[in-house]
Amino acid sequence: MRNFGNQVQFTVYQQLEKNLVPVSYEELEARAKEELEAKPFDYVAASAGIEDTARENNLAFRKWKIVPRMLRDTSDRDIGIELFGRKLNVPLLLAPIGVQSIVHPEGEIASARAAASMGVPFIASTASTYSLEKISEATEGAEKWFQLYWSNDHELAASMVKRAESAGYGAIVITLDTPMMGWREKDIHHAYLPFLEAKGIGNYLEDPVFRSRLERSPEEDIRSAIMHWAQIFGNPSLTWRDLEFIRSQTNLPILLKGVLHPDDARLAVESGVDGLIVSNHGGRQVDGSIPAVDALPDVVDIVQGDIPVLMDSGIRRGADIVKALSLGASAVLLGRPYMYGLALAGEAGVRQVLRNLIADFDLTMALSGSRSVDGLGRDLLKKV
Ligand SMILES: Cc1cc2nc3c(=O)[nH]c(=O)nc-3n(C[C@H](O)[C@H](O)[C@H](O)COP(=O)(O)O)c2cc1C
Ligand SMILES: O=C(O)C(=O)c1ccccc1
Repeated sequence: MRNFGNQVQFTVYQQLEKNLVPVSYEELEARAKEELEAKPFDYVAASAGIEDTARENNLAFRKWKIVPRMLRDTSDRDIGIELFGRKLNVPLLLAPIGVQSIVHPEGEIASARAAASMGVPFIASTASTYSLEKISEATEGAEKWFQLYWSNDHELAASMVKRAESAGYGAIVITLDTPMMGWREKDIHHAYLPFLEAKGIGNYLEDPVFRSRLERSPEEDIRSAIMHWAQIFGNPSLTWRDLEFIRSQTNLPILLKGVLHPDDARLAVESGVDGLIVSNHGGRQVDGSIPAVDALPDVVDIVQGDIPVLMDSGIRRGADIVKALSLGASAVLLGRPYMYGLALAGEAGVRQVLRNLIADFDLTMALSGSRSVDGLGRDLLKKV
């Protein structure tokens, strides 16, 4: 897209008058903390254990330094990419985040609409408060992917994938790092789990297989439905061999999210999946695990371009995207920042977060001497 950034930057300055959400990530988080009740805020903001990995995710980005190039004519830029045969305006997607109605009543509908309006694919979570069909209807024609939490009820997992395929989702993201919730001290302290409320499991409640397992419908007996959900949510017994089952259910591209170890990256390629997402779930699972951006280069080296490698966990500013792409990521996923935009101003808030980030990315890329994402490589970085 020609001069996308200049246009975006211009609009950003216009938007500032409205000042819907703070520009800086730190202020965005602080404002969300003021607006939200402690329990939902902590659910979003907090991570596992002493939150070392969450902190390191951000610090690790700062250890990689950009060494900008000069005199390279960056007047005419293109920040678009191609992924699975489709063009994206920006190398950016919205990360799958469950239970979004805990921060805003319009939840995933608002986020997905904001993403669609910016040409950014939305990744709907299995644990969405709105059903995947409702999210799809609200954003007809827009590119979106579905993230699968692979239940220990295989028929339910298959049903989710089939529903996603018929509702027009373009890829399946299987999240591997959360067969159980990590040790999240703030949630335990508050005794708060958002999916112990009806809205928390909205997407499950509309699934025919899920419903067929219940003695009484959720409308009659929501507590039993939630109890059932708690029994079927995760599946820690899965192994690499089980992937064949999902492969047999769909022709959509399949990506694995939560891969950090290079040996797992090799297994993933051998298993025939179509893409990887290097992620530590924003530090919410294994506290002490490697920052995602530090795991990225080794995974990229093992994969050797056979399949695209995406990443998330710690993307806050344009420079983070420049660094991730320079290290070989094809695209990145945005997580918490858009949840804070949603909390503060719904759809318009998410849009402004996106617009700011995209403008920042475009400018940083250009000022580093690159006209397109193809121009970003490891030669642009130095680790200190
Ligand atoms: C509140 C919250 C809920 C999440 N829910 C899901 C989910 O349902 N499925 C999933 O694959 N990842 C989920 N994630 C992880 C994100 O997809 C992503 O990996 C993470 O937010 C990246 O870290 P960052 O937001 O700190 O950049 C969730 C993250 C947060 C903060
Ligand atoms: O909180 C999370 O990180 C997450 O992945 C999740 C899992 C199940 C339901 C809602 C969110």
